[in-house]
Amino acid sequence: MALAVGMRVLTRALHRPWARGLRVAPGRTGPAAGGGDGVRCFGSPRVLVEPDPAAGVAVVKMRNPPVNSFSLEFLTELLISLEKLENDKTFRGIILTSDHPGIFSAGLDLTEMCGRKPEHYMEYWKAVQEMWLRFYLSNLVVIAAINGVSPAGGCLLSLTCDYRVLANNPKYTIGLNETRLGIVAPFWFKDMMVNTVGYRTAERALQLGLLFPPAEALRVGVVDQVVPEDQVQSTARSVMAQWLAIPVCRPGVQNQGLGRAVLSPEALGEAPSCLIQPLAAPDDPWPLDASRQSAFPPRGLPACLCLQAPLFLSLVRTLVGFGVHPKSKRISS
Ligand SMILES: CCCCCCCCC/C=C/C(=O)SCCNC(=O)CCNC(=O)[C@H](O)C(C)(C)COP(=O)(O)OP(=O)(O)OC[C@H]1O[C@@H](n2cnc3c(N)ncnc32)[C@H](O)[C@@H]1OP(=O)(O)O
Repeated sequence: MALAVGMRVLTRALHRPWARGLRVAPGRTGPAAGGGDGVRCFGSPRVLVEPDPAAGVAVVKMRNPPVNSFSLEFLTELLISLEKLENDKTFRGIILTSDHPGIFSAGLDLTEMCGRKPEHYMEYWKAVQEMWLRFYLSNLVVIAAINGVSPAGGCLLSLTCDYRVLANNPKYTIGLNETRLGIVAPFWFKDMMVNTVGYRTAERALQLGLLFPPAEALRVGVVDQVVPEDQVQSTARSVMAQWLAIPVCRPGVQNQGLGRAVLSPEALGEAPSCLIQPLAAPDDPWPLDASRQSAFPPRGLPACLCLQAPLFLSLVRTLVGFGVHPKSKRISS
């Protein structure tokens, strides 16, 4: 059903004038991800897939300018590409990267979260959760080749991957910076970070909304490797080869034992709809004080967000409910 909804959104999106300029002819022939010629690239306007069938690997490039933010259309196309690759027995792994070096992803598309109808928020939030679950639970090995800045949802996406290679450029920061926007990271964002870097580091990182530059990201373990910018792809491919040498390397949550620990049996059984049930309101009223308002939105974001901040924040409280509270110095479990 999700696919049907996705196709509807995709069709709608393709008829928009601004989407046309971006369209990739499906089945375009181009250089293979592995360097050979004549392999057919496929994908959609916002997601380019460069398959290397001989290696069993596909490079998935996000190309949703200007900042690879997670619009509904983009999420839909990304999930369709993932599903296609999962259903094709040729592929055992994907390398997730940006087609726009400098920006891996700016995370959730803030314009999707203001000035829309409640149904839209539900549809959008479901799509975000589905992105998280589908990448996290994919039976493909997923390596993130992080070739740009990766805040908030961009960081979350990379945390769903089995391994993260980050380009060594001081501008390419990564982290869950939601508190800096005056919002609270949903508990499953937080859990992903806790699983990756440990409790205390995650607690501090989320409270302060830290964006780690490469050396720091490596030190705390948000990423697994930092390499010169021109070696991100080749390193990701070497790492992939290591993974694919293991006969059963990502068989799914049931057999892992380790990792995939965020998902409770309940969440697995009912996700994603169970996750969008309104949660109890926090006992603290979390007032919109001046300091939080002035931090929102960050430089360069649409002005409408300033006006919509109260609505946005009340939505956050209703749909997300809790997580790291900037004041209470706790992480909910
Ligand atoms: C319903 C559920 C409720 C519940 C919702 C609960 C959500 C909780 C979890 C939230 C998760 C998130 O991911 S929230 C998203 C957090 N993301 C961020 O904080 C990233 C903010 N962006 C940046 O820091 C920067 O833009 C950055 C990515 C570094 C690129 O910097 P640059 O200088 O290269 O480019 P900029 O000039 O800033 O931006 C270029 C253009 O892209 C736009 N832009 C930038 N980030 C954008 C974004 N996330 N969404 C939309 N548009 C964005 C800018 O407005 C500009 O638009 P024009 O002016 O028109 O050109």
